[in-house]
Amino acid sequence: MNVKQLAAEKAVEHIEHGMTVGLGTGTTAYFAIQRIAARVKEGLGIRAVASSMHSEELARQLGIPIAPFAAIEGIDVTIDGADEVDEALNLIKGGGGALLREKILAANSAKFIVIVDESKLVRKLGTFPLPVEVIPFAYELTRRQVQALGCEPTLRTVDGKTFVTDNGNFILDCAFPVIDNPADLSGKLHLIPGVAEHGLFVKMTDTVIIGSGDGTTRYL
Ligand SMILES: O=C[C@H](O)[C@H](O)[C@H](O)COP(=O)(O)O
Repeated sequence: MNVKQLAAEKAVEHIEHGMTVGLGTGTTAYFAIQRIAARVKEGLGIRAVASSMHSEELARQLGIPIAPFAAIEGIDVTIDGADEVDEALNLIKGGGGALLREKILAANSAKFIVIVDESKLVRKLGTFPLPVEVIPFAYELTRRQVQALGCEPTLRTVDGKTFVTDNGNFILDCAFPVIDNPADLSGKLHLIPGVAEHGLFVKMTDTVIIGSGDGTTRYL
């Protein structure tokens, strides 16, 4: 079995009848959504909210009940992937551009489970360029302010066109040498007008489930 699928299916074991479930985004979260759908078909009664239009569409197609956000008071468990996980379980997320909605779900979840393969584990964050979501207005100026924090920000494009998030914003992929203090950088980024959100998830993770090539999973 694919290592991402291994981690995803182990995580779905944490979902119980009656729960409100947050659906992540990305190639690892995809396997979790597939497994949740299979359990729903077997009779598991849950409702879900999604961290991207893509995941919501997938969930609907697979028959997972989607709740409007206005109808929920909180989320019992959210299962999502990550681009990097450090030793303190801080994350870089947003490789797929879904970081803002993902962070809202994570922040409102009683339990936030991160599913990865071994390649995502790092001692310190920063090898993966940090995605920073910025509003399009005057984004060149916002880019300069982000750059002044010590990185090289690149406007994300796909097929030669500027990538636009589900929220209508742009993404700056920010190459930092290494991120020694994620909490400090998180605070500094939040102070820049024009930054909608960034992909550092500091002290938000409850559990990391890692799928390994030998067919086993382990927890951090
Ligand atoms: O915006 C995308 C999300 O943060 C993803 O969860 C993250 O990029 C990991 O994706 P994948 O599981 O495809 O490596």
